[in-house]
Amino acid sequence: MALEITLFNPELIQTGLLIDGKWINTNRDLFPVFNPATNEEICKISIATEEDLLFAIDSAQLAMKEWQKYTAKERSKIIKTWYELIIANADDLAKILTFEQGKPLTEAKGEILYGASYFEWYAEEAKRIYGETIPANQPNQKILVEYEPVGVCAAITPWNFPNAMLARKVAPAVAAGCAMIAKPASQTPLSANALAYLGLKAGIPAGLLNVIHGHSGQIGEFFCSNPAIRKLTFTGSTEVGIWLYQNCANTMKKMSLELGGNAPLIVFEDADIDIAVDGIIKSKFRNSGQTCVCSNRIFIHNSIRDTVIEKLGIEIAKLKLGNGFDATTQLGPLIDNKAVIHAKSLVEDALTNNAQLITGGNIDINLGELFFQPTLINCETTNLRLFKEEIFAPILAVYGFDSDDEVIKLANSTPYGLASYFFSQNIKRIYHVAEALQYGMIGVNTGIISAENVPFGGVKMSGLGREGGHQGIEEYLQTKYVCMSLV
Ligand SMILES: NC(=O)C1=CN([C@@H]2O[C@H](COP(=O)(O)OP(=O)(O)OC[C@H]3O[C@@H](n4cnc5c(N)ncnc54)[C@H](OP(=O)(O)O)[C@@H]3O)[C@@H](O)[C@H]2O)C=CC1
Ligand SMILES: O=C(O)[C@H](O)CS(=O)(=O)O
Repeated sequence: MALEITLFNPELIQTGLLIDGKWINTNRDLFPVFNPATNEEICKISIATEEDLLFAIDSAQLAMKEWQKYTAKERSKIIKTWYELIIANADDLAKILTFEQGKPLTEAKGEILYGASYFEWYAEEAKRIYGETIPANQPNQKILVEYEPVGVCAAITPWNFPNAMLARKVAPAVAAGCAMIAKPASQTPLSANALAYLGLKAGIPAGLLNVIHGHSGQIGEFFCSNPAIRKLTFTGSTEVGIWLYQNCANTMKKMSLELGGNAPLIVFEDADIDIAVDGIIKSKFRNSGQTCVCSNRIFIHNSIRDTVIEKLGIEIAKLKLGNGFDATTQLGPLIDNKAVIHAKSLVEDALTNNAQLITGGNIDINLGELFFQPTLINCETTNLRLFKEEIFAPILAVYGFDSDDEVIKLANSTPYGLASYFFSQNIKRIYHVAEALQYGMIGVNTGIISAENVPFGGVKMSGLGREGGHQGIEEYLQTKYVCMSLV
């Protein structure tokens, strides 16, 4: 199928594997990539064999040795050039992203700039991997502590942010001195290939970043079992994250796991209601609700519940569902039919448990089979799949509460611990609630908390490790202590 988008730089579209700095277009075992807005096939992508994977490992190991010959400042300059190339190609990268993932072009552009910010941030962090000296207990001894690259890393990334989630792994990895083999989601391989293409143009050594595609189970087993891979970083479902965690134990890999979320969002009676409504809309409907930090469970104090629901209904009615390439679109399609079936089943379960459907609740068939309407549901019980499961759809579920203790208990009552949000103007309450919520990230009076300079990540079943900030580079380093006796 011919690609329907026109790019300033058509070379950004790569449909092969990237191994050892070369694009490998196989003519075997190709898998199709679809445009979720039209369900039309965009192109076919090459699938890696075991030999390709072994070649990628060898290339990554050689590239790491080459990368070690660069000074931190030289590595920093190349990473900064990569950032500049992403910015220069941002419009093309956004078109590719919308084409394969479906999000509105403005959101796709925002993701590209967000992804680029990790290269900008880690270009600087690359020069600040400081060690330390420790006063020795014995005479004539010097104690050094150094931080060295952990080794060849494997990255597995999801379809919901196909550029930013890879950028958030590659940038700290190469800044730390590591090589990486990345496997992007099968639904969105083109964004990963385009990002890697620009890395080569920036001057990274061949093999420092390899991008492979193929059968995720087989690739997962290869990554987990190969001892040459010293670190695995994954963003995706908790279910797959657990499998990877279990299967990396035998080769004792360093792990980063950014998994599922089920974010609570609490509106206390003293909140600024307009700020809260704005925060709810922004945290719920970004990427059509397909983010791991979307607010899933909206708790509104019963004294203001009707007022907030009325305002939410007005704002939701303004949201335009449509093709991501339409400049007026604010919500794109879901990623695939499996996601639509999941969303419909959550709504049906809620309605059979006395929930009130205020708006939406189904697909807009005039637009296409994957266009799920922005939905508002008022729930009378928390014994719902909508409460217990990650929604990953534009469904806004509202619950009432009366006391702080009650709502904090409800907010903490799922196995997840990624993002959480609450709205209050009372500083004593803000301190107390922020302390009581069991989450890796908390937004207070805001629904948008992700940035390159902060430690993004969760607790409990939402994963391990952090991405972004100075913490993010530590995931790609290992500690070495040297005891020197100057005898
Ligand atoms: N925390 C987050 O940011 C995300 C959370 N999710 C959650 O996951 C749910 C399912 O979404 P989905 O895309 O299926 O997420 P998955 O976790 O299934 O997929 C995420 C990535 O993992 C790969 N993968 C899947 N199984 C394996 C395996 N056994 N070994 C190695 N890699 C594997 C996928 O490859 P392939 O595409 O080839 O299957 C993809 O690259 C969503 O509904 C949402 O709840 C999803 C995306 C992001
Ligand atoms: O995986 C996700 O959903 C992203 O981490 C969300 S964000 O970083 O773009 O907020």
